[in-house]
Amino acid sequence: MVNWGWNLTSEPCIDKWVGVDCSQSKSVKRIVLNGLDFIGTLDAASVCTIQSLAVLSLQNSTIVGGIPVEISNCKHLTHLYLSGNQFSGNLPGSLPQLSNLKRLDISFNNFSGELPNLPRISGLISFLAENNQLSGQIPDFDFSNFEYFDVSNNNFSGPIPSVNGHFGSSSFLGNPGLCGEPLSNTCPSAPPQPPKKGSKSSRNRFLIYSGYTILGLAILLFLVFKLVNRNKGKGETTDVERNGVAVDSSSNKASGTSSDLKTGGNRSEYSITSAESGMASSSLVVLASPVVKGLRFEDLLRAPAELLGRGKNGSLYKVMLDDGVTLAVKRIKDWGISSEDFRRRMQKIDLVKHPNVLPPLAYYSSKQEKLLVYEYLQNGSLFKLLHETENGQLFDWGSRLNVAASIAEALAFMHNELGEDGIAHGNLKSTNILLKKDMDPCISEYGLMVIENQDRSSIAKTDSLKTQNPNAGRVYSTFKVDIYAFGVILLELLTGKLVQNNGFDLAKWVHSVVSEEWTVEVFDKSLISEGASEERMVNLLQVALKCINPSPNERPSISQVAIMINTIRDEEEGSIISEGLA
Ligand SMILES: Nc1ncnc2c1ncn2[C@@H]1O[C@H](COP(=O)(O)OP(=O)(O)OP(=O)(O)O)[C@@H](O)[C@H]1O
Repeated sequence: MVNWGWNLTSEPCIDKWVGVDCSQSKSVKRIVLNGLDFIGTLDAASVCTIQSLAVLSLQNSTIVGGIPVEISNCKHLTHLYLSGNQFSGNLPGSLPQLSNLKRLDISFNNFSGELPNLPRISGLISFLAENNQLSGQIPDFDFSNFEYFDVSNNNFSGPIPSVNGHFGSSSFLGNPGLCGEPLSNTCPSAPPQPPKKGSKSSRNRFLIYSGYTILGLAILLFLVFKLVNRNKGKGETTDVERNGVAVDSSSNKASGTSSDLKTGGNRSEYSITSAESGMASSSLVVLASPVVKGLRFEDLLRAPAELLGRGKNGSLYKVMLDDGVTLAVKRIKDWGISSEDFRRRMQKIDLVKHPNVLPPLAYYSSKQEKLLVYEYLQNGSLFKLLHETENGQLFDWGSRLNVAASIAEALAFMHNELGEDGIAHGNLKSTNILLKKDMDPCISEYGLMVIENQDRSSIAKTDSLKTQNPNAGRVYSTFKVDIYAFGVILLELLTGKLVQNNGFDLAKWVHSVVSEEWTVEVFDKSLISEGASEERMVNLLQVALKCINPSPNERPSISQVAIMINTIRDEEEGSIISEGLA
């Protein structure tokens, strides 16, 4: 008889429990127990006390019951394989909280009910759910991200979300209520629904319209109040104006904590100069976005604002709107770009969408200043994750590699789409990599930097001298500046060290250590103790060194960088799977 070793008085890694794989630091990485005729239920509450678990594979047994909600405690899970059992019931609503999940296989079970919001897991590349009794509509997956997708032989109904040729009909067959591409039956067009008299929805609509009317009246009153105040107060200084002047960034003197700088009582600093024209409300261009539908300049002026930072590029405010939406508003003063060029630039950027790039929601331009409105992302930045929280310790190698790959891909997409227009990011750094709800990285402030700082512009100038067309030269260089900056982010991920002086200090230090052949000394200690693959860390370091080549022309394109990083990531995944299944 096999001795499983699964004895609660022993240590799974030290005492080598069967089916358990551990990292060098003796934390459990994989549990693989396939085809073992287990009978019983999945006790996720216990299993997921293992915080480091990346792979859980329990295929082809007789496990019954549901997937418990506690599965979301397995925060580092990348692979969940449960096919060929007798699982039943709904998938837990907590499943999408597994933000690191890449592969989910629940095929050949008896799961029923609707799918939870799985598209929220942005890194999911394989979803196999064939041969269950799942029902409802298929959520709006981005199929371009998927390697495998199969929901055949279930009870799904309604239109299939746009597949764009990524999967054929075999992934969807056997669901009698499904319609549309890639199946051959077209979806019937829905007849318009007449509004029901006295129904809940018309009551709601009434409330919404009354809300709008009250809001409209409030704005009108506010404007009248402003006009009256302006006329009355010529030659007089109001409290708000005094506050504004006191922290006016043109003096560049104000500094301190964000709460020190809360401005004008409930009003924001930028309102002081931005409201200089009575045309203000018509100058705010709101781009198509459900987040700030109908946003008005007045809304921004009225809302409480908190200064988050004052970078070389301008100031950033957190602005809380009445309806609970929180925005990040970047105020750039004296940007040497005409309003027309700025508008054109913003429109071009607005046309290019990538899930890992934060789109501008609205913008405003006057001669003296430009405002850019973004969604406020609560989870902070890559900088904070790496350097300002305890989480830097928990930010494991797999997650860092994913962040690197996602940013490289997003940047490659933006460079490709905006290459002809010469719009690069221009100010890429870890404070400009924000984390979405699912901790997926998101590049912010794309295209906001036209004038580089001294060090970087010297690179740009050297480059432009080499080409016939100085404009083309400058444009080209800004893209190469992005590559350098991306290389510095890779170094930050690998070393866990702070970046100063635009990364030149970190680059110098890394070069000095590597040239002494002490390469391992370079890496973040938490990566070493986690047992991250030294070979793959060195491979990523080599990509970083290519990116920070002092000669811009020698640096690879970001598409080449993305391919190199994806190869490393594939190797990492391959090793997790093969070690796990060995
Ligand atoms: N949309 C956003 N949501 C949440 N936090 C944000 C957002 N945009 C920026 N931040 C954070 O606010 C802080 C201040 O941002 P700011 O852009 O002023 O800083 P910076 O990136 O260092 O400067 P600059 O971009 O001007 O060089 C940073 O920590 C940044 O990560």
